[in-house]
Amino acid sequence: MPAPGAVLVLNAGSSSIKFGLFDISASEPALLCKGQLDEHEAKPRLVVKSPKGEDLFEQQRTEADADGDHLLAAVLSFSERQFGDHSLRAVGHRIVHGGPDYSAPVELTLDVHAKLEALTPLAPLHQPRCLAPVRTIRAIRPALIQIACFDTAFHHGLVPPVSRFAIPRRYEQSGIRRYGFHGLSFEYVAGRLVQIAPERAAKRTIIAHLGNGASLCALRDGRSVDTTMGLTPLDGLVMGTRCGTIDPGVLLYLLEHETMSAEELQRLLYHESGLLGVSGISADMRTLLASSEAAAREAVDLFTFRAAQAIAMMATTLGGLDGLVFTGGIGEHAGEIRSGIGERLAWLGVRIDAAANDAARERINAGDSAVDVFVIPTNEELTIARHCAAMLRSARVS
Ligand SMILES: Nc1ncnc2c1ncn2[C@@H]1O[C@H](COP(=O)(O)OP(=O)(O)O)[C@@H](O)[C@H]1O
Ligand SMILES: CC(=O)OP(=O)(O)O
Ligand SMILES: [Mg+2]
Repeated sequence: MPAPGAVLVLNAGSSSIKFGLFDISASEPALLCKGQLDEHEAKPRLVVKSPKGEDLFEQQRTEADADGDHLLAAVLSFSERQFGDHSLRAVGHRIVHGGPDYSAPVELTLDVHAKLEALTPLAPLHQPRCLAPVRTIRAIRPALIQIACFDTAFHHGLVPPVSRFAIPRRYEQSGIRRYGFHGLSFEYVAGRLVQIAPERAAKRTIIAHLGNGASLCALRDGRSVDTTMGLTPLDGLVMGTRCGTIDPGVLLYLLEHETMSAEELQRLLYHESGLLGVSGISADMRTLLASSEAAAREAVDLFTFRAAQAIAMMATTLGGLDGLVFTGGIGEHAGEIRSGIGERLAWLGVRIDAAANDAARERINAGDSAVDVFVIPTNEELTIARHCAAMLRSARVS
């Protein structure tokens, strides 16, 4: 039975909070409006748009609203005012870390909330940003059901050796293992790939989610068998402000010889490294691609090199490569990055068609490519809406 009404979806990423309001009365959720709470602009503001991108509503954050709570309340009351005939059934949240316990969406009870809060050290950049709106909404709409959908859940089936670190085994028993992230994006893209190229569904595919955070997922039979992020969303590729894979000896050196505190080191690795740290100019790929500075070119080159290197590593897990998919802000929009990665993977048989790539078509491989290459815009919000609708339908909520 379809569940009538709507769900509000909040997607708190490292550089923005995106949201979407979905009508869930049909079997596939339909977007009613979407928007962004932009905190990194000089004047933080809330922008709400129609599914076609027309402006519906805008509100600046005031001085008094340091934590953005009023903007969140404004999203709720706008949703209720504008779409009052779709009663709000639940709020679905992207929660970055689900730890070892959560392999599927779960209702955000106080007990679950406390368990997720305890995972903050494993995703210090994200977990507090994901959980803050849960608390705010509980305070202003205590009866509203809230549901957590996890970035880690799609990778829950990872097994050794992929999930294992080469440290003494007792640490693995206490949960120190590779989890992987961006799972809601990978789940959406894997689903789209089945629709676009059903013959590809069972093949060896790598999805490159290249956004402000970036990671790869190796897919076999539509399931994650490897990914570049680990215990935390710090591992793997070069990111906007995160370093990705690094010799752990560097960290020991900084702690001991530069007498850095753990807190300073965390700041360095999460906020001051990656594209920003290497370029000294910006964490934003658009700015770097437009810059003529040598340091900007070098940061872009490191990003491309490391992405290609990691794709080859994922291909080893898969025992070859049949499909490569680009998604995320950079993967969807930066043709220069896609072609740069493709050139470095020519030895694997990757050939990208320049015209298709410039136009960001759905399929961008050349006719003689041994690997099918796709650009598939991600939709984490829709994945969350689907999970919420399924939970409400099956009455897996109180
Ligand atoms: N047209 C574009 N060309 C190049 N890079 C782009 C373009 N549009 C967005 N990006 C880049 O995408 C990144 C943000 O990705 P996104 O997936 O939106 O981030 P988040 O991880 O916050 O969800 C930024 O580095 C931004 O510069
Ligand atoms: C997990 C992660 O890195 O997320 P984002 O890309 O939103 O920063
Ligand atoms: Mg993101």
